Amino acid sequence: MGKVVVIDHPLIQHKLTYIRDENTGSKEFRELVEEVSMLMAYEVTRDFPLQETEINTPVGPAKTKVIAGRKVGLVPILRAGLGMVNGMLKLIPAAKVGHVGLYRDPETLKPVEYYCKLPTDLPERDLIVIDPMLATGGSAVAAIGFLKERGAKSIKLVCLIAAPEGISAVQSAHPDVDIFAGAVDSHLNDHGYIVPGLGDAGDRLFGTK
Ligand SMILES: O=P(O)(O)OC[C@H]1O[C@H](OP(=O)(O)OP(=O)(O)O)[C@H](O)[C@@H]1O
Ligand SMILES: O=c1cc[nH]c(=O)[nH]1
Ligand SMILES: [Mg+2]
Repeated sequence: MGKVVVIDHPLIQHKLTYIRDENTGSKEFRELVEEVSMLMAYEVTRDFPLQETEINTPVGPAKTKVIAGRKVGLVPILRAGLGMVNGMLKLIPAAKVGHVGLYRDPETLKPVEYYCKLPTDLPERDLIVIDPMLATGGSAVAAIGFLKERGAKSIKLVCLIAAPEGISAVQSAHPDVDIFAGAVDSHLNDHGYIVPGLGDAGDRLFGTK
């Protein structure tokens, strides 16, 4: 079973408060999502292996370490996942970015696919699927399924806020996938929104309704 890591760093918890606040407008919301995503990238990459290297500092030779040739792919689930891309790229600038377009049908709550463009060397990459919200889990389960159909072998899922229902859905469909979240909230309401959550992440990022 994949692990669930709640990243409870004070900076993330502090910023999540303002992300959740209904009085936070789109500009500040976008900035905060980017900042939290950057902080989450730090934790998500914690298991990247290092290799020794030798360089010269101005004082003399030094045996030191670099990340061992990892190829990373970020895969935002459109639209809301786009809000997390730049923050993650700040810490993992060489990552390639694939896009999976999904929206959740408001009646059935099932994900509907409308776009998919992924790096061709998917099987060689450590993939990080990003989406601020893990609600029923339908979108994440489908996006991870697309990646696996195309040969992906190493996948992590990163979200700002997860519901217990979404975590269970991902764990049962994709037990090899670790989930990183800033918070795990109480439950879903009758419309499939996370309670207390933050509302509709895509609408808040892009100022739509
Ligand atoms: O876990 P689920 O129940 O599938 O819900 C989560 C999905 O819902 C939201 O996207 P939405 O459908 O609102 O599309 P958007 O990003 O274009 O707003 C969110 O960004 C996730 O992708
Ligand atoms: O709470 C939720 C659930 C799904 N999608 C969102 O943007 N927010
Ligand atoms: Mg939305």
